Amino acid sequence: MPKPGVFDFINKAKWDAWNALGSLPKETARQNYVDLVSSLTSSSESSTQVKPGADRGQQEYENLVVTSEDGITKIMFNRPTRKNAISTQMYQEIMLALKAASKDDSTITVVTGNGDYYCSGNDLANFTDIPPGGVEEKAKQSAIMLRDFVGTFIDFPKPLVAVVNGPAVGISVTILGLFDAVYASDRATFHTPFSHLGLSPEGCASYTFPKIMGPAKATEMLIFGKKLTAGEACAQGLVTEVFPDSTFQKEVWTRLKAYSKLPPNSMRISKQVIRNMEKEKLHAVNAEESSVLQERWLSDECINATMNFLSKKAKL
Ligand SMILES: CCCC/C=C/CC(=O)SCCNC(=O)CCNC(=O)[C@H](O)C(C)(C)COP(=O)(O)OP(=O)(O)OC[C@H]1O[C@@H](n2cnc3c(N)ncnc32)[C@H](O)[C@@H]1OP(=O)(O)O
Repeated sequence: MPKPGVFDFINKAKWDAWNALGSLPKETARQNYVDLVSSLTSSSESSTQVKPGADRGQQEYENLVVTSEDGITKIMFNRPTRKNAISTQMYQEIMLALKAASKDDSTITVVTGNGDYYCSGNDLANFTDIPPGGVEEKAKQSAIMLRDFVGTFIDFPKPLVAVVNGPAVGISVTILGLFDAVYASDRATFHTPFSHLGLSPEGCASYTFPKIMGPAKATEMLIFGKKLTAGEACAQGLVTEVFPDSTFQKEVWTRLKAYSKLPPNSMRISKQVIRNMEKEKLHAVNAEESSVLQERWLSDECINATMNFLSKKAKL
């Protein structure tokens, strides 16, 4: 069949997966599939990793590893060679994973990163993939995707915890204001270089950051692009607690496993009580930020900064 268009993410991923098999005979493909499913059903019942091809009614992910164990669904960014930069497909996958986690039987959902980075933010190559409608159409589609992406965090119904294993940049920092707890390694840093990129804040940070840390500190981060250490981010209320990197994983997961045994309905309802009054406001902020960014993406400031990065002339 002809290759689906770039924005037909699911069919394109399927097409690429089939294409990668080359001239594999149908019978061999069938047998491989049966072997894979058999190996999955015989694996431990308490721990399930979602793998491509698993016939369990679960989603397949190319850029995430999603596991469910001990009442915790863990969504791990998995593009370590790109510092977990969020590609267009990855935005879609994160939304799908969060929607699935909101309905599964876990009590807590955790987001973390694989490798030395938590996440380097938006993949700057996303803007090189221009649809037939041109750059205006691209900016419009990106604004819609951004609004949906951030909206999924605003509406997430269960306790949502970020386990920040390393540096975090851009949108991976701003959405932390929508998490219920943020645990960070002392190796982590928090950086929103929007002005350097000709951009403006997203992820509701224009509202949550001044509220969390006060307008003056929010200005330093969101306008002047000041990079915070984990300790500074904790002092300013963006991070719940910082752990030494050497014991980070052990300490955080021990704690999360204990929290996951708390009554799930009570935790959900407490989150609703804490957050629901703000939801309408957050959706309005999200819509406004996305619409402002739609314009910014077309500005010379933004186009030049993106081209400088992609042509290896600039890094953060
Ligand atoms: C539709 C929604 C839009 C929402 C808008 C969001 C706004 C943001 O998120 S703004 C933030 C955007 N992010 C950045 O500007 C970070 C750019 N990256 C860097 O400055 C550096 O890569 C970084 C400091 C993160 C790491 O530096 P190093 O430790 O020196 O590693 P490398 O630069 O060698 O990285 C390895 C490899 O990954 C590529 N990479 C990393 N981050 C990104 C990214 N965000 N987008 C695209 N590519 C990225 C990097 O280019 C390297 O590639 P190769 O050179 O091909 O190996």
